[in-house]
Formats: sequence, C-alpha cells, structure tokens
Amino acid sequence: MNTEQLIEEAKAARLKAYTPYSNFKVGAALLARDGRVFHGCNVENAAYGLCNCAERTAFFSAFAQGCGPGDFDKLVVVGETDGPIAPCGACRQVILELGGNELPVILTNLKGDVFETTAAAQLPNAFGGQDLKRKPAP
Ligand SMILES: O=c1ccn([C@H]2C[C@H](O)[C@@H](CO)O2)c(=O)[nH]1
Ligand SMILES: [Zn+2]
Repeated sequence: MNTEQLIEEAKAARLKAYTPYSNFKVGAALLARDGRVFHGCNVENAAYGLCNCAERTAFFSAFAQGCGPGDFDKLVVVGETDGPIAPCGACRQVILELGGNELPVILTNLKGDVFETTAAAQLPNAFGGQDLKRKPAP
C-alpha cells in the first residue's frame, strides 16, 4: 500500500469520527508491517476529558488485534485543518512509544497539504520507559 492509498484510508476513517461537541473530525490510518491497515477516528464524550483522538484510536485498535510495539510501517493523519493537521501532545507520546522512533508520520488535510515527519521528530526530548530507570540512588 502506497502513501496515496493510505491517505485515502485515513479519509475513510475520518468519516467514522464521533464529534458531537467539537464537530472537528480527524482520521488516521496505520499500516502494519504485515499489510493490515488499522483505522482510527476521534471519539468524543460529554465528559470532554474522555475524548480519544484518531491517532490513539488507531494504535489501540491495532494492539487489540494483535500488533505490538514497532510493528508498523507508516501512520497517516488527516484533519479538516487549513494546513496539515498537528497531533496533540498525548498522541505524540503514544505514537512514539508504540510506533517507534523512526515511524514515518504523514500529516495532511482535506486540501492535500502534506507534511512528512517521524515519530521522534514530533516529540523532542521525550519522556520514555528509559526515564523510569533514571532515579538517583537513595
Ligand atoms: O490530531 C488530532 C487533533 C485533534 N483531534 C480531536 C480531539 C477532539 O475530538 C477534536 C478537537 O480537539 O479533535 C484528533 O483526533 N487528532
Ligand atoms: Zn491527540
């Protein structure tokens, strides 16, 4: 599956978004190394803090269907933004740990603007599992 096809998958995922509060629909398509494509969309809730973004929905769906960390080739995210969508900080954290440093991340919009980056580039100086072992000796 090429990037253009994965962008179409992300647009299809976006149509499944549940956004009665923001009316801001986002779609994600996550390509696994084995060729499977996992859709993600944002799913909102009247308790606003429980809203889940498209990016995290895609990763959590992939894990629920047997994928593990680093099992992915590419992530596409599409929003209805003026320029390419910018993932929130929570998603950048999850994309980095579950997708791995080098995961290509394609950010786009409905007009066809595209920004190609990587998981690590989207979250400099990230907190990670390694930091949990960096406590000073008591
Ligand atoms: O990259 C993004 C940015 C925002 N949202 C969602 C969260 C919320 O449902 C709505 C408005 O922030 O858009 C995503 O799903 N992905
Ligand atoms: Zn997010």
